[in-house]
Amino acid sequence: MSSLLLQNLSYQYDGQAVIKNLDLTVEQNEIVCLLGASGCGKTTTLKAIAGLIQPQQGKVVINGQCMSDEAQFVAPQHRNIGMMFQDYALFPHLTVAQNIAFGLNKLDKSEREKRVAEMLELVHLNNFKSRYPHELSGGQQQRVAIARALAYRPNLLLLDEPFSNIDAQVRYQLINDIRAIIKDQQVSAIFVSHSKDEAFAFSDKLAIMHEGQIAQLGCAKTLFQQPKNKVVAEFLGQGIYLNATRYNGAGVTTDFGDVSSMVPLSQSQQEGKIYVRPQHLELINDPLGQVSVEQQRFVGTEYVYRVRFAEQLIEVPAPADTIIDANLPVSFKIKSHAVNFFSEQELN
Ligand SMILES: Nc1ncnc2c1ncn2[C@@H]1O[C@H](COP(=O)(O)OP(=O)(O)OP(=O)(O)O)[C@@H](O)[C@H]1O
Repeated sequence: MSSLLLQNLSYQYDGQAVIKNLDLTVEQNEIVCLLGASGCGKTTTLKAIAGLIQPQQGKVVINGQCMSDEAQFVAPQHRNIGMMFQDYALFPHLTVAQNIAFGLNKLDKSEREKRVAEMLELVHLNNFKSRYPHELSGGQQQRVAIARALAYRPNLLLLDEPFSNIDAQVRYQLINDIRAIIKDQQVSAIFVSHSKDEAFAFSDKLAIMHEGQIAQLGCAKTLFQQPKNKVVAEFLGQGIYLNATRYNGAGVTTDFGDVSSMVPLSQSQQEGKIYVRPQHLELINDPLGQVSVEQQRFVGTEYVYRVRFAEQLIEVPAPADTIIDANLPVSFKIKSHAVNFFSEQELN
């Protein structure tokens, strides 16, 4: 049984479609990140799961139990969901221990105290249990928020941009810690983020969202190596499109030579374009080259060249000992990699 199933979900604000026939499955104990550009519908999807809004169409099923469809709607407080938001929403007048105990009023006193002690232990805040939120750092407040969200053993945890208020220096340590806490508690989680780096570090799978739909769900490596469409490929990072003809299942011919692919090409059309990322390009001096250097900068360990080819701009790294004359034409050498090959139809 999956932990969460969203089926054909649609939601409109004042007649404006924001979620459009969205499907998503989250398996047990999985952390999935909803990742996408601002306004693509991530928070609205989270609200539909939580029951804070009622979708006009489709189904929300949590742990096999239907929470919302045409016939029924289970109120948020009866969905057994833990939530954590970017401002943590801690109660300022309650201590750390009281904040964690807040959702445990169904337990008797001794059980409640036992669970609070377990959670304090889990988030390493035993020595802070009598402090108030304003006496804690951002990271400590976040640990309280996660402890409170997990204390009543939710079926599902929803996290909306939980790391956006945390200093960059400690962010990745916290991401690691919170991930370990969630894994320890064996709870499934959906996490909303703008940041690819955060998503890679925190989640098991990424759901790339675009215009109210899931463009692709998968682990980071699969999305990079086999993006289903140009939206996913481009969202994951800059690249350049080059004309290509496939020569068999495993490679393409381009104006810059043949490229063998480390994964089977995703579709069977003969002609198309490949999307090549900077790290798979090498710049070489070539008097007949069609690539021009627009800018060159040294960034400490390497150079970065801003180059133009066929009206497309891309920044290509090159080792510090590279000797490229920025006034002369250059060409690309394409390294063997997992080639993203798209037919013309897919690109239009
Ligand atoms: N209460 C509302 N009333 C009307 N429109 C809304 C409301 N809330 C959100 N929207 C619109 O719905 C769309 C999706 O919003 P949503 O907050 O889900 O996006 P998001 O992907 O979470 O964006 P961000 O990354 O910027 O937080 C946006 O165009 C937004 O302007």
